[in-house]
This record gives sequence, C-alpha cells and structure tokens, in this order.
Amino acid sequence: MSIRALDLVNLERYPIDDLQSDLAKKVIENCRSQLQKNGACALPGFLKKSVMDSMVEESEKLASKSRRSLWFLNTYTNDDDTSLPENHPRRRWFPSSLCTVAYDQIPTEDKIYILYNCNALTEFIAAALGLEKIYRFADEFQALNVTYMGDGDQLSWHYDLNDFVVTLLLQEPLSGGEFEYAANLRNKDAGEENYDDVAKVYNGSSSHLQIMKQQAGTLVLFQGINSLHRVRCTYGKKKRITTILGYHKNPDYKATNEVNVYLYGPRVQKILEERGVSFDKN
Ligand SMILES: O=C(O)CCC(=O)C(=O)O
Ligand SMILES: [Fe+2]
Repeated sequence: MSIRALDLVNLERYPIDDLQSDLAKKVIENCRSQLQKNGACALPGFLKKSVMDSMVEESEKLASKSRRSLWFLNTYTNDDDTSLPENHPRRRWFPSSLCTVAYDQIPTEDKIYILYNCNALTEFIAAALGLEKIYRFADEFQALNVTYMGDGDQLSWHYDLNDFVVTLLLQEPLSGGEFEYAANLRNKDAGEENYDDVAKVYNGSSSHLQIMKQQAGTLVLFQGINSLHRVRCTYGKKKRITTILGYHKNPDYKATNEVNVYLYGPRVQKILEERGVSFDKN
C-alpha cells in the first residue's frame, strides 16, 4: 500500500493541508512569534505516533550506507588567525563527529522521502517562517539528509550559513544529544560578534543558553545565522537520529561540487568524476 505524506503528519494538531483553517493560522502565528523571540521554534508531535516506529526502522536500515565524518573546527569554520590572542573565541577548536546519509541514498518509497517531497509541507514551513515562497533544495545530495549520532558523538558550537534550518527528530538517544543554543548572540550583518558572550557560552556561564526540548517526532525550525548552537554529546547505545530538510528562497539552490565532496566524501567524488567533473589533486 502506498503511503501519502499527509498520512504521516498529525493533522489534528498541525493541519498543514488547510492553511486557511483557524488552527493552522494559530500554529503559524505561534511559530512566527517564537522565531522572532528566540530564533527557534519546536513543533512537538508533528509526526503521528503510529508512524514513528516504521520511520525509525527505515532510517536504521539506511544507516549502513552512512558516511562517518570527523571534524576539528572552530566556531567560524575558518583557518587559525594567529594575529589574535591565543584565548580568543575565534581560536577555540572543538571536535565534531556524526554519520550522514545523503539525499541520493534515500529510497523514494521511504516515508521521510515522501514527507519531504510534499508541497503542503513546504508551503506550511514557508508560512511558519513568514516567507512568501520557499523551495526544496535542487541539490541531489544535500536536499534531505539523515544524521546519526552515537555514543560520544557531538556537533560543536557553530553558526549556520543558511537563513534557516529545518530538522525532524526521529529518535532520541538514551542520554545527551540535546540541542543547545544562544539566541541572537551576534548580529552578523552589523559586524557585531559579541565575543565576550561567545567566551561565556564556551565555558557554560552564558545567561543566553537554552536547551530545546525535543522528543522524537518534533519538527524544528531554526534561524542559526546569528544564534550560536551545538548538539551536545550523545551517550548510550540508542542513536540520535535526525533528518535535515533543505529549503531555500532560491529555486535553484545547489552546493558546489567541492562542498559536496567535502561533506559526503569519496562516494560522491566518484559519482561526479564519472560525469566528467575534475577535482584538483594537490
Ligand atoms: O541535529 C540538529 O538538531 C541540528 C543540526 C545543525 O545544527 C545543523 O545541521 O546545522
Ligand atoms: Fe546548525
């Protein structure tokens, strides 16, 4: 039996198929005000409870195809600036590790694939973000990713490059793996980096820090350009499984080949080389 995207969503709570309904208007209004205040908005119970088990099962099946990444980065993902004092927040390095499955590896019959490709969901997310129109990424690898964080994995402090990120948590770990953030800690456009508070975030003393409560099935909209955030260390045998749904204001958004090889590794490099793309081997 083929499944429809709308069968996966808790429409009684989130009527994404009827954005003109009073409840949908209320939900959208609430998202916008949370985003304005916090740069973040969580929609708990977005997925129907009855579909969670099989979505987790599908994502666990996919995990064997995932690629493990290990990074040692600073918050600003740039090179070490030795002109700054050694203890400057730009010169603090943190490890990150997780496993990722790219969009081209996700079977079209998997529920997460079907959900991502649902126009009603795209329209709802645009409305919740207060945007006229958004599009699913045109990037064949980045559009939809499943990430797995097992015992000892974490995603260190960073700002996002995209205007917004949309995630859907499929499975909570036994312990840890919390999404922690400091809303609007900087103003990138104004060049105000607020390094004093960044240093406080690093040592856990910032009053801006919040932990987002997220149960499996929660959809999260997050504006991470100015809000410093991380996923705290995950513990235990049960993995934190999240999907990242890519949307953009531009209908043609694609990452460069180099970025995709950096993110997804030799498998993607081989695919691109077979199409005639060449990469500098220096
Ligand atoms: O896994 C998450 O909850 C958030 C991931 C994140 O911060 C990102 O993909 O930029
Ligand atoms: Fe992020």
